[in-house]
Amino acid sequence: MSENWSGRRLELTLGNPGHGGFVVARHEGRVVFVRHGLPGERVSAVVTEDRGGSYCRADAVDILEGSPDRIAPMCPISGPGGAGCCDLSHARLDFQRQMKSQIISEQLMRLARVDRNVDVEELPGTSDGTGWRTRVRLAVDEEGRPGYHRHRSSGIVTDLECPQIEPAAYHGIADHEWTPGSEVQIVLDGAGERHIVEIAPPKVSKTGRTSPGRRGATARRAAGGAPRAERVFEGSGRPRERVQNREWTLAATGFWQAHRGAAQTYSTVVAEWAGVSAGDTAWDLYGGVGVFAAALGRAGLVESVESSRQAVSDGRAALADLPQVRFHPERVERALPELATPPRVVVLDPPRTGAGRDVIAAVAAAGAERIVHVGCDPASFARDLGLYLHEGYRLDTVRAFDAFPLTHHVECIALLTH
Ligand SMILES: C[S@@+](CC[C@H](N)C(=O)[O-])C[C@H]1O[C@@H](n2cnc3c(N)ncnc32)[C@H](O)[C@@H]1O
Repeated sequence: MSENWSGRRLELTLGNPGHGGFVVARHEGRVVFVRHGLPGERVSAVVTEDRGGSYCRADAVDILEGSPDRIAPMCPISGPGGAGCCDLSHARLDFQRQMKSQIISEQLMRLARVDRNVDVEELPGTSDGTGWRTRVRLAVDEEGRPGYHRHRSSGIVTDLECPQIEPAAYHGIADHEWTPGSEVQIVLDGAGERHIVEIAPPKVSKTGRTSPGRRGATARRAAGGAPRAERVFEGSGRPRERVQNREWTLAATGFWQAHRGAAQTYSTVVAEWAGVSAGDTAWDLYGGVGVFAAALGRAGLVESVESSRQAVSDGRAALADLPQVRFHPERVERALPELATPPRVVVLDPPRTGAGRDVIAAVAAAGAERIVHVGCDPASFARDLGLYLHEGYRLDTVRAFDAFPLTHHVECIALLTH
């Protein structure tokens, strides 16, 4: 068995960016995934994780020869050992986008056998990469202090300085003693109001298992976990958001696109690519509160499927003037066989894990002419695209949006046609 490198210091020359917020290096025949570095740099790195496999993980702690694309980190809490989310905040914003573009192309080639260059486009309201986020969920430590998870750790950084969200989001938050183990959801809504909701710690069952703790009521129910109590601390707990001329009022812990320019931009792309007319049936799968269902509103029938009952109820209220939109509070996997009218257009916006083989096979079997697929993880997005191609679809267009500046995350949207 090879020697365990945990804690070892390595001098490395960094290669290409990898999917997940690191840069790839090689040392003594092994692959090292290095955070906090940039392609072309020479760094001294400390191995943070070595599980004996073909690769290990390391943090660049000294930059020996820096990249011209390096800047002082925009997120002061994101360095080695710090909070996990702003993993690209030490790169110029345009270079962050170049790296994401390269990663999308690589994933498309590797998982879908598609050769495409996809530029990552800026969303409105992000010119310096800060203050774009409208909602954040903080973890709470044993002493009741809120903060961000450290990278690949349950440890919490309690300095509330992440610049993804405006500083106003944090006012007074650190002064309050929160319930240990709970989470604090903060939303700065489209109407300018702040909402703060404490989500109780996950319940521990008799078998010692906890209910899932990260994604709100929808995911809890979808995963079969026990619902967690929510307590509103500020605001109504019912943010108001607008897209086009329509307003939604939804749960603060429910799903809404994190970037303030995202919902409007994606809705415009979906409407344009779907190109529905009055005689059409369209499906809006993983529909949330119906932002895309509204964009498909010119169709004669829109079937919107969403597993969160709260989101469906909020969607029905917001789209009450569109009787052609039918909401199904159901998991997509279960609802598809019940949707009687074959669609001409299907829009899918699944969670990070993607739609997967069975859903894509069922959508293809329903015979849609056009599919608009939205994905926030380039790997599952590329895998799903490969599945559509296997089902006989052709990839028409792909666009990517910098919906999560300072992080490696990126949103992709594809139009597939048959
Ligand atoms: C990325 S969000 C998209 C929501 C919506 N399209 C939007 O833009 O606001 C994914 C949604 O899928 C829902 N969801 C997750 N798994 C699901 C499943 N298996 N079936 C139906 N909905 C699901 C989540 O509750 C969430 O609202």
